[in-house]
Amino acid sequence: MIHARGLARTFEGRGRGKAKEEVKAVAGVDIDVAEGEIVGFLGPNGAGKTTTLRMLTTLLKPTAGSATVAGFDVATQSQQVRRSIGYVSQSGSTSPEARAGEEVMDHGMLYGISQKQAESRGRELFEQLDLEGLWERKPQAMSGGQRRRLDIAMGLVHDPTLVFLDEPTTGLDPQARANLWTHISDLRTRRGATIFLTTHYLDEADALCDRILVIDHGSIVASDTPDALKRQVAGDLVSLVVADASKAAAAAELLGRIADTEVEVTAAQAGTGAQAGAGVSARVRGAGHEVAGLIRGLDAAGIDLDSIEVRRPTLDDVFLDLTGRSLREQGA
Ligand SMILES: Nc1ncnc2c1ncn2[C@@H]1O[C@H](COP(=O)(O)OP(=O)(O)OP(=O)(O)O)[C@@H](O)[C@H]1O
Repeated sequence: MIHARGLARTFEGRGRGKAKEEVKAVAGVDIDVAEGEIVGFLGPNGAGKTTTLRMLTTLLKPTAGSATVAGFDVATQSQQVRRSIGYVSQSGSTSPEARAGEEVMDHGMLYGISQKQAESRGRELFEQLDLEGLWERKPQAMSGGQRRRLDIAMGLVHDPTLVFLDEPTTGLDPQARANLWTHISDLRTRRGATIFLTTHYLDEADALCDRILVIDHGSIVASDTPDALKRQVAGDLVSLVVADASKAAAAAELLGRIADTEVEVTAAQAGTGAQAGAGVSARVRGAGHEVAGLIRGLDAAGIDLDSIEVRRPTLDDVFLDLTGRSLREQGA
């Protein structure tokens, strides 16, 4: 459905004269998305996600490379590409004054479908997206979640086989997000749609996507299923809280024997007793097998624990590994 080769976009810098350095927003990416896939596109702020999306949806011309989308060339067949895709931008495209149903119909007619078709498709989408009863409502009188679903109805009214969603659930509360996830995966199950979405939420990518592409500094640094990406991270995180901080070094030594990464000791975690505790953590492959022996060793050495936690790698760990940045740290 999407095939990009060496797709690149350079912008002129904003400085003057020699200071006008070029910004390589997208540095030549290869992307392949198969029919019926839900693919998540992740990356830190400024990594090149929106620029890539805009090139694939023909809103921006590539400076190098090529891409076909739904079988059409983005550079020479932009009209055909546009007719084949749905694009739901970050900001949404509804005008606050118009009535929801009219907006959706207008949008469909803009794409060349008849008024009758637009109305029946629109009403069908309202039903599927839980917007029943809101046909006459103005978007300004809708909740954030309803407005976002209206954006999606607009993006789908002409029955595209490929849908691009730019941060579909940003700003929604957890319940509205989970609800929208159901609708997005329904698009695939019910309509066989292919979905390419950007997101800042790793739980969203995890829950929704068959595959995740990670972009950093304009280049794709990973492309795999969420589970395979998590398996690449070196082991489960084992975190101990040692009751007596003076025994942290001894605990670190014991943990170090089974660890696959450096052991980190964090000072002054509040202990439960009179003494201040200390955090001791490291990644351990197959921690499930290893921790029993570790606990016995700690016990034999007279090291009391306030707690022990074993956590499987999350996509946030993957992201940190790949980009050196945590998506959560960016306040997204
Ligand atoms: N019109 C432009 N002129 C100059 N530089 C630009 C322009 N558009 C984007 N850039 C730069 O290109 C880089 C990639 O931007 P892009 O918007 O694609 O990132 P992003 O991954 O979508 O970021 P975010 O997560 O913040 O939306 C950034 O360094 C950005 O400043």
